[in-house]
Formats: sequence, structure tokens, C-alpha cells
Amino acid sequence: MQLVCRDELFEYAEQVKNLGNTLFELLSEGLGLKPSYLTDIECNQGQIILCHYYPPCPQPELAIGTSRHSDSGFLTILLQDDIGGLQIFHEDRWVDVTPTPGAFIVNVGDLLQLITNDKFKSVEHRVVAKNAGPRVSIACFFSTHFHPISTRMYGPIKELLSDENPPLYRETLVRDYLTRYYAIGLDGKAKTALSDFRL
Ligand SMILES: O=C(O)CCC(=O)C(=O)O
Ligand SMILES: [Fe+2]
Repeated sequence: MQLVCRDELFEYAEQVKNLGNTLFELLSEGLGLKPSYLTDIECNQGQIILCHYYPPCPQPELAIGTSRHSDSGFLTILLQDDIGGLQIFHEDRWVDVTPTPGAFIVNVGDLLQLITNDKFKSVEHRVVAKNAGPRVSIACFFSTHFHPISTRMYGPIKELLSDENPPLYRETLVRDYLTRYYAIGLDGKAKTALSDFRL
């Protein structure tokens, strides 16, 4: 079978990578660092694209689309269709992320929370099941994941630390963080992996 969206997917990946690079520059500046800081430490390296298909669910009250979690990597750029179902956990309640045509959703991931020493917080989210129709979303994760040669250690960025802001996390390889993250799994207890790296 020939994949009819092969070219489009490669083009999409390229464009999302460019957008990610711009976002990493803006996030660096937001931290008071030089624009290239986060790309210099390779937060933009590694790009994984997951295409999700959620079939219509006849009994949505008995099911869940994607259980509660925060994304493990540095940043996620997410595109959802018009069906809805994505929610973020904000101030102790679930809030719908209403689909907006042409808009991306950008999620801070656990590793960005770790290196920014909690200045940027990863967002807990889930997808509730819907019977309105099939739902499609495309998630692009920036993280080196299990890239075997990545030996870079990630810990709270030194420039952000002071006597008043001591490091909150220990250093880790991306690989070791992800091993812990996936060992726990998406079991509905958010941020358990991150708390395991807290000092
Ligand atoms: O389908 C969605 O909108 C979100 C999927 C998601 O949270 C993920 O892939 O990490
Ligand atoms: Fe997610």
C-alpha cells in the first residue's frame, strides 16, 4: 500500500521543526538567556511525530481517549481537529482546550520544567472520549528520546540558579529520565517521574 501523505508529512515535520526552533529562541529570551541558549544545549534535537486516531466511542462516559499525563520531553507542538476532547488540568479542575482552526497547542514538557528549575511548568493533560466522530491529532515532541549517543546531562540551568533559587532537580541523561517515565507509564498519576528527580 502506498502512503498518500508521505510528502505532506515530511513537509509538515520540516515546518514544525522551524516553528519549534523559533519557540526555543523565544523561551530562551523569556528566561533572560541568549536566544540560542536552548538550541545550543540541543533541546530542539530529536523530533518525534505521533499521529493519533481516536475512533468514535459509543459510551464515552465509560472510556478515556488518552489518560492524564504531562509530556516527557522539552516541548510538544500539537495540532488537533475540530472534534475536541483535549483538556488541561488547571487550578484543580479539567479545562477544555477548545479547537481553534489553524491554531497549534504548545505544551511545556517535563524536561523543560527540570532544566528551567520550575520556571516553566509542564502541563498535565488528557483526552476524553467522544462519540461525535473520529478524532485525529498530530503531536510533535522535541526530545532526544532514546538516541543512544546522546551523553549530554540535563539539570537546572546554572544561569537561573542563585542562593534564593537553589537547584530543585538532579542532573540526568534524557534516556534515564525517559526510562523512569515509561516505567511508570500513563497511569493517571501525573508528574511522578519528575518528582523522582527532585532533590
Ligand atoms: O491527542 C491529543 O490531543 C493529545 C495527545 C497527547 O497528549 C500526546 O500524544 O502526548
Ligand atoms: Fe501528551
